[in-house]
Order: sequence, then C-alpha cells, then structure tokens
Amino acid sequence: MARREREEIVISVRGLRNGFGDQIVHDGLDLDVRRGEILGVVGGSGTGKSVLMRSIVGLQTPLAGEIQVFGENTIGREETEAIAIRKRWGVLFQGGALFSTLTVSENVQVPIKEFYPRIDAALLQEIAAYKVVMSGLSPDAGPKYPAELSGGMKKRAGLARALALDPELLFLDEPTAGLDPIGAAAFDELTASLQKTLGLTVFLITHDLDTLYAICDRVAVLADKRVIAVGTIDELLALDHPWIQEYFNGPRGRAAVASAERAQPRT
Ligand SMILES: Nc1ncnc2c1ncn2[C@@H]1O[C@H](COP(=O)(O)OP(=O)(O)OP(=O)(O)O)[C@@H](O)[C@H]1O
Repeated sequence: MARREREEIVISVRGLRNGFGDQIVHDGLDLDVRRGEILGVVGGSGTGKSVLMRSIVGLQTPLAGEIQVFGENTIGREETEAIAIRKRWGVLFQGGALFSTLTVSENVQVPIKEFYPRIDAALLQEIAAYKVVMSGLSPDAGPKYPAELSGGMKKRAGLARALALDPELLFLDEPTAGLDPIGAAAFDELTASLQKTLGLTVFLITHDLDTLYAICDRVAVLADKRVIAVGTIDELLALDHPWIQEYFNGPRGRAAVASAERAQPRT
C-alpha cells in the first residue's frame, strides 16, 4: 500500500477473530476507517458491533487478527506505548457510562487527570468547563450529578468526557439510542459540526437510520461474523444482500430517506 494511502487510513482491522467460550463473534473481519470520515457501523443485534469497538480501543483482546490505529499496532503493546495511542481517541460508551458519584465536570476531568496527573487544578476546571459547553450543555450542567440529568444531557456529558483530551478519533456507541427524534437530530447535528470543526474521524455504531442518512459518509455492515459490505448508502443499496435490502429499503429505511430528502433535497 502506498504511504499516502496508509496515512489516510486511521483504523485498519485485518482478520479479526473474537469469541467467548464456544461462541465466535467475529471471524476474518476486515475494516478500514478513513481519516476525516464519519463511518456508521450497523448490523443486527448481537452481530458484534460493540465487541468490534472494544477490540479497537483495547478493552477486548482478540483471539486473532491485527488492528492498527494511526498506523500503530494496538494489540499487545507495552503500557506506555498503548497510552500514547489511547490519548489520541475519545470514546462515548452506550448510555454515556458516567461515574454516578462524580459531577459532570469531574467526569470530564477523569481522563485529563489520568493522562496528565500534575495538571494545575484551575486549568483542569477551565478545560472541563470548555468541553461541557462545546458538547452543547449549559455551563450550569458542570456541577450537576448524572442522576440530575436527562438522557440527552447524559449523552452530551459523555461526549464532553470523550472530547476531554482533544481527540483526533471519536468512537460513539449508539449515541442517539433512547433519545426522542428531536433530541436525536440535535445530537447528530452536534456530531457533524464537531467532526467538521475539529477535523475528527468518527466511528459511530448506530441502529438509527436517520443518523446514517443525515451524517454518515460511509456505512459498514456487520453480518455473518464479519463486515460484509462498506460504502455509501447508495453503494450498499446497489448490493443484492437480503439484510441490507430489508434494512435500508424496509418501511423505516424509506421513511428515513424521505426525512433526509426533506431536510436536504437531492439535486
Ligand atoms: N464480555 C462478554 N462475555 C460474553 N459474551 C459477550 C461479552 N461481550 C459480548 N458478548 C457477546 O458477543 C455478542 C456480540 O455482542 P455486542 O454487544 O458486540 O453486539 P452488538 O452488535 O453491539 O449488539 P446490540 O446492537 O444489541 O448492542 C453477543 O452475543 C454478546 O452476548
């Protein structure tokens, strides 16, 4: 592969195999994520979308395969090397995964303190306050505890924490699940605007067809223990695969197209 092409690939997964006991979740899974794209990852429930994300961020050790992020192998690295790579990404887990005993501001401070333990307390507060506002929360949300937040606010707080270290790469696991359609659309807009402003690469697991149509550059489809297809929605629709056809051409898929076209008519 040419050097330039390699630099444009932020995540490269080859021959990934994951399993739990007798259950094989991934077998021979390959995927490339390009710099600056929002890649949607879809697939039926239990096809291993979260396990894939956890493998890439080092929370799940695969049985076999290779994963490179920013051109560096991530499996089996020394802790210091792993930390240097980990600093460059942020993760929003399903449901926000906030620490319930910490305020929003303290949650955002966790990764900063982890990587920069000697940071000045005033600077830490200032960075956290900035990330809270950047994620679309009011500054008053900083001193609140997760239990005092709505579902949408929790997601934004989780996003603020994911953005704490100015990542180049953002992982979002079902960010709009559980949000009402208006809240979900607002979160999509926020993701797209942050991607553009900060030049992020985004790996986005979702079941939300509106999200796929509204903000994803390409979509990867997980089925049969691997990525069976990756491309724009139009490219996927041209494939004759029953799950893809049912997913995008079913009643919900057609409704999402209509809504996307109302928002942004095709020329
Ligand atoms: N820690 C674990 N121990 C045992 N099995 C696991 C573990 N984590 C995931 N699995 C199994 O791996 C499979 C894939 O799980 P995963 O959470 O990645 O699915 P998913 O595609 O993200 O599903 P959903 O869309 O429902 O969130 C499931 O069958 C799940 O039960």
